[in-house]
Amino acid sequence: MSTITTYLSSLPLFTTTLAIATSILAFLLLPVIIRRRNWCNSPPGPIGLPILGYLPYLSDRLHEDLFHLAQTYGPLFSLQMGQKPAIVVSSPEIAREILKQKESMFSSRTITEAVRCVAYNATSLVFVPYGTRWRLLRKMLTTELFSTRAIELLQPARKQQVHGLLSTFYSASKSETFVNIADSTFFVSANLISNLVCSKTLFDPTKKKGRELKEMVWEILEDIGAPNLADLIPFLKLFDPQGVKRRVQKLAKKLDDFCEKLIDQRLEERKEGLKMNENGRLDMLDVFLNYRSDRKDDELKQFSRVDIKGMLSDMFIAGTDTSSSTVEWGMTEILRKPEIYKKIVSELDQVVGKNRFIEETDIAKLPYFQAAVKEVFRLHPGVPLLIPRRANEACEVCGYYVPKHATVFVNIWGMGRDSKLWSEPYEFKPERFLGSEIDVKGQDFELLPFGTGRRSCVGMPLGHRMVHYSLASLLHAFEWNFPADILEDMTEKVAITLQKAKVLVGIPKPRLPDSVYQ
Ligand code: HEM
Repeated sequence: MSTITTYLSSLPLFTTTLAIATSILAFLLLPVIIRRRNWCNSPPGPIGLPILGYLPYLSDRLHEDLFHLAQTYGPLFSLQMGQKPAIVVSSPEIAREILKQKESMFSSRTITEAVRCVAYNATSLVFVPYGTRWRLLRKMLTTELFSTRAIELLQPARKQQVHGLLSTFYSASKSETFVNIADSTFFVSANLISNLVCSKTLFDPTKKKGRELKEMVWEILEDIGAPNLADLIPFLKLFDPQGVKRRVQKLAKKLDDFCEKLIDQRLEERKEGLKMNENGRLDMLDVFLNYRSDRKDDELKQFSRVDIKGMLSDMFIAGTDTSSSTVEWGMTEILRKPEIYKKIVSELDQVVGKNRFIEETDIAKLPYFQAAVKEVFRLHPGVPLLIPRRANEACEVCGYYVPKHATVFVNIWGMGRDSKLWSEPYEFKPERFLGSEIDVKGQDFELLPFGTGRRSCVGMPLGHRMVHYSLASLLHAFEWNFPADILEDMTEKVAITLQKAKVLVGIPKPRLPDSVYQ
C-alpha cells in the first residue's frame, strides 16, 4: 500500500488527475461498452450506471422525465432503476396490449417498503396482488358500495356536502375572505367517504383533526410516489437512506389509530343493535363486520381488524386528493380562458337558470361542460403513471423480454401531451371532445385517468360524479376572482398524484339571488 502511495505522490499532478478522470470515465462508459441493452432483449432504453442504473439521471418529476425519454426511445422503453428493471408505456396501442390483451400478466402492483407500511403489508385492496383475496375485496366494494344503486342512494349526502361548501363560500364572499379550492373540495370528498364508511360527517376543515387528515394523505402519497433507494438497491434496505420507512411508519400509525377509533366506536354502537343508515342500507363498516363466509375457496372467512383498517385507509387515501386536485386543476384551466369560461357559464345558465343550485341530474344536459372536464382529465390525470403495475411473470411484450416483477409505468400524463394523439396538445380546448366518442371510463386507451381493466379505479362512479358536480356547482354559483400569478402558474407538486403547486385561492362573488344560498 505504502509503495502505491509513494509511487502516486511521485507522479506529477497532471498524470494523477488524468488517471482519476480516466477511471471515472471508464466506470461511466462500462455499461455502454459491455452491453447495449438494459437486459437481454430488453426494449430499447437509456443505459445507466452500474448498481445505480438510470437513477442518477432522474429528477423528482418522474412522469416528465419518462415523457421526455419516450421522445428518444419510443412508446415502449426500458430502464434500470437501481437494480430493478422497469418498462415505460407511452402509447395507446401498447397500453392496450399490456392492460387489456395481457391483463392477467400485469394485474398486480409494485410493492415497495412504503406500500408495505401503509397498506398493511400490501393486503389492502389497492396493493394486494391479483388473486382470490383481491377478487373478494373488489367484489364487496363494487356490489355493496359502488354499485349504480348504492351511488344513487348516496346522492343526498353528495348534495348536502356540496351545498355546505357553497354556503361556506357564500359567507366568505360577504366578508371578502379568500377561499382555498383544493382544501375545501378535499373535505367534501373526505366527508362523503366518511358517510360511505360510517354514515357520519367526520371532518370539519376549520378544526385541527380535519386539516391533519389532508396533510397526512399528502405525505403518504408523496412517500408512496417517490423512488426509494431502499427498494431499488437491495443492500440499502437495511439503512433506509432517505428515511422513507421511518416517515411512513409514523404516518401509518396515525392513520391506523384513526381507523381503530372508527371500528371501536362502531362496535360500541352495535351493542345497541344493528342500525341501517337513512337509505335503509348498511354502511361499509357494518358490511365488513357482518361478513362471514363458510365457502371453502374463500380466503377470508371473516374480516379481521387489520382487513377492515386496510379497506378504510384505502378509501381515504385513494378517494380524497384525487378528486379535489382534479377540481382545482379544472377551475384553474377554465378560469384562465375567459372565452371557455363564458361558454360554460352560459350553458349552465341556459340549463339550470339562476334561481336554484345545479343538481347532479343537470350534468347530462351540459355537453360543453362535460367536454371541458374530459380536457381537465387529459391534461391533469390525478395519477400520472397509474398506480404502478408489475409483471407477474417473465413475459414478452411487442417481441421484447420483460423480466418477472419488472415495474410497469403507464404514462397517461405523457399520452395526454402527445402531439401524435392530440392536435395542439398543450392547449386547453374542450371543443376537441365535442361530437367525439372518446370517454374517460377505460375504453379509450389514449385517455385513461381512471386506468382500465380489472385493476381500474373502483371508486370511479363516485370520483367521476363528484368532480363534475363540485366543479359545475362552483362555476354556476359564483364569479371568481383569482390573482393572475396564481392562475397562470401551472407548476405541479408531485407525489403519486399531482397537485397544483401554487394553491388556487380566490374570493368568490355570488352569481345567483341571495335567497338561493339561504
Ligand atoms: C378523480 C378521482 C379519481 C381518480 C382520477 C382516480 C384514479 C385512479 C387510478 C388511475 C387508479 C389505478 C388504476 C389502474 O391501475 O389501472 C385508481 C385505483 C383505485 N382507486 Fe381511484 N381515482 C379517483 C377516485 C377514487 C375514489 C373516490 C375512490 C374511493 C372512494 C377510489 C378508490 C380507488 C381504489 C380502491 C383503487 C385500487 C383498485 C384496485 O387495485 O383494484 N378512487 N384510481
